[in-house]
Amino acid sequence: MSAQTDVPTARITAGRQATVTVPATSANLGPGFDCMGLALGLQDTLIVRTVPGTGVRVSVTGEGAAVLPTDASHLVARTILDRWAELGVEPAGLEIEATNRIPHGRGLGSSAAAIVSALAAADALLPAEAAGRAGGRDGLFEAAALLEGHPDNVAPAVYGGLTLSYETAAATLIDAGEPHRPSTMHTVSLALHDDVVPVVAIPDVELSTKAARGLLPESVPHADAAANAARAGLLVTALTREPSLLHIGTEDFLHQNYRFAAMAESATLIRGLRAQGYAAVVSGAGPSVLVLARGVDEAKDIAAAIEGGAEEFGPWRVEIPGLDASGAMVEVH
Ligand SMILES: Nc1ncnc2c1ncn2[C@@H]1O[C@H](COP(=O)(O)OP(=O)(O)OP(=O)(O)O)[C@@H](O)[C@H]1O
Ligand SMILES: N[C@@H](CCO)C(=O)O
Repeated sequence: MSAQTDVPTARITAGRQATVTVPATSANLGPGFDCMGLALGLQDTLIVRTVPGTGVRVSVTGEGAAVLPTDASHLVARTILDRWAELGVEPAGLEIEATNRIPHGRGLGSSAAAIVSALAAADALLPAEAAGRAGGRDGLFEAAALLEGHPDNVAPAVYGGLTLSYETAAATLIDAGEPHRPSTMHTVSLALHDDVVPVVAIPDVELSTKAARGLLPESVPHADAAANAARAGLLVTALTREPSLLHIGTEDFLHQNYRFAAMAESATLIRGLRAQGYAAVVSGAGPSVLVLARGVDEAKDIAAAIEGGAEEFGPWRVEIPGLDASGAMVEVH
């Protein structure tokens, strides 16, 4: 008990384990900058064990194993400890095993997956008396979106499937004398048309989201904003009801052209595929390329066109990863 307030101190119990899987995600989908996202069938797995004391040990297998830290400065460890501190819970020591399949810095939502998996584990390991403070799946989404800075990757990482997210202005409501911060991050799930099949082309080079965002202008011409609004509306129709509109509905006026200077090979591949009638876009902040195929046969044709066009397009790792409909999955032992 705290002597001053008589509020029981909530503590993380040692000897528990959470296993979390979180999917890769492709954000933007062309004109849906910072709002549209799709969960892909490629997942990271995280095992978090609580141990006595306050030490932190991280082991990483797969993507990033050679470069990521193995102490409390690891993004997953930091996020878990910050989450417990924010929720007013005393931490236990941590043993973290990360199995990373999502390539880093390629526009496939690796940082969103790391943040979501960390928060999902942190929330799942809360003691019963503090569990209500986390806000369930929606609380996890909002916390992750605020950490990531934009909601388009974390929404499909949390909820799975196709998502359309938006942010509302922060405001402070006074509710019965208690300051109350209303949610500012929101998302709606959309039913993806069965014929839409994602194809992903992944290059061997990284580009950080921070660097790619640094290439964007402060403002865009009004005509570009208007054109983008029309394409974003078409994109929702194309993805949910009318895949024949995918090519025109994936035209973007807000970010890709500004970023192509930092990803010339992606620009060449996207232009080449679009000229063949395929709905190719920059995946997230790049440099991977996402192509939204109409059916499995077209997806295979696209994969063959990229692999067979190595002389024109350069070498790409091509995947048809399928979709992830579940989002973040957690098991606690
Ligand atoms: N599983 C992970 N564990 C620890 N750190 C990670 C993990 N995944 C990503 N990171 C950190 O995030 C960085 C990549 O994040 P960044 O936002 O630049 O790209 P991305 O998330 O892969 O792409 P995008 O946001 O465009 O989809 C990595 O270089 C690494 O520092
Ligand atoms: N909407 C984000 C996705 C990458 O995190 C961007 O394009 O910068």
